[in-house]
Amino acid sequence: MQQEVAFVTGAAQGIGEAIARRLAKDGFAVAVADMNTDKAQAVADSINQSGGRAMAVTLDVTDRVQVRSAVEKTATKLGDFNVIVNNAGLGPTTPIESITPELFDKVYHVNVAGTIWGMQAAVQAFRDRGHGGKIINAASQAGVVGNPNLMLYSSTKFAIRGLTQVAARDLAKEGITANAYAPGIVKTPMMMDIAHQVGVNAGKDDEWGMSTFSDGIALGRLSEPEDVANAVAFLAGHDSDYVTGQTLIVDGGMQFQ
Ligand SMILES: NC(=O)C1=CN([C@@H]2O[C@H](COP(=O)(O)OP(=O)(O)OC[C@H]3O[C@@H](n4cnc5c(N)ncnc54)[C@H](O)[C@@H]3O)[C@@H](O)[C@H]2O)C=CC1
Ligand SMILES: CC(=O)C(C)=O
Repeated sequence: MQQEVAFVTGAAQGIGEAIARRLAKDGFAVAVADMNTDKAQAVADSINQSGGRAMAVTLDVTDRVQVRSAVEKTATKLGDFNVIVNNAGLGPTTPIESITPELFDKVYHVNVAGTIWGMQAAVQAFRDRGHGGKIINAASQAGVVGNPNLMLYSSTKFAIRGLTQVAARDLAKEGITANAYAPGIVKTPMMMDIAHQVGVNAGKDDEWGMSTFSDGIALGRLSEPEDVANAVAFLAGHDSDYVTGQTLIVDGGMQFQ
């Protein structure tokens, strides 16, 4: 059987890295796509050394042409194109008074436009190869309930859930599913930055900042990136073939809808 190919953006660290490693373990050939070339290469090398099959691809997800060419390069080198995980995202704290047109453009370009360019390139790659595929987008628990201090970020993640639902309806007839995952509070560089900012704003330290997020977690612990990767593995695999338009919330029980 032909090996399936998964393309993961923001895969040089954090949640994306865990997803790339997990999908490689599950048998996918994986493109580790990120703007940080050195770190992406290190992740791809490490997957290859552990017996998986991976390549690093440099891209800025805000650049539609670069995204398209990264997807094509992946399909050519790895032999097919079956799954895209639009994981790259930015999460700056944005109290309302701090929002400028420049910051708005920056966050919306990465989180929303970057996801749309990824979906667009993937759909073209699926069509060119005459088969369906899976689109998986990074939402957040902050895209289910508005999070304090994260006005720009939270609103982009609400948008991700919306555009995932539209894609699911528009593309179903072509055998393409579209789902999202909504992590809670995950120990990654992004979350450490947010905790640091919250700590600084309150005149406290990073650990205090992080502790403000952990109170409402029913399972009583912060998330590891691998907790999220486990859920994405389900969405990428064939056990989820009849699932589309959904947001899988992986937050340890922070909120129940
Ligand atoms: N860490 C958390 O607690 C949560 C994270 N998420 C979402 O999960 C996703 C991954 O988050 P983390 O791993 O925490 O982030 P992170 O900041 O640790 O890693 C993000 C990766 O994306 C890459 N990246 C950023 N902008 C890019 C661009 N324009 N083009 C290409 N690559 C780019 C970075 O180089 C980095 O390797 C994001 O979409 C985030 O919003 C959602 C909920 C919670
Ligand atoms: C980073 C994030 O998604 C939070 C704090 O909900």
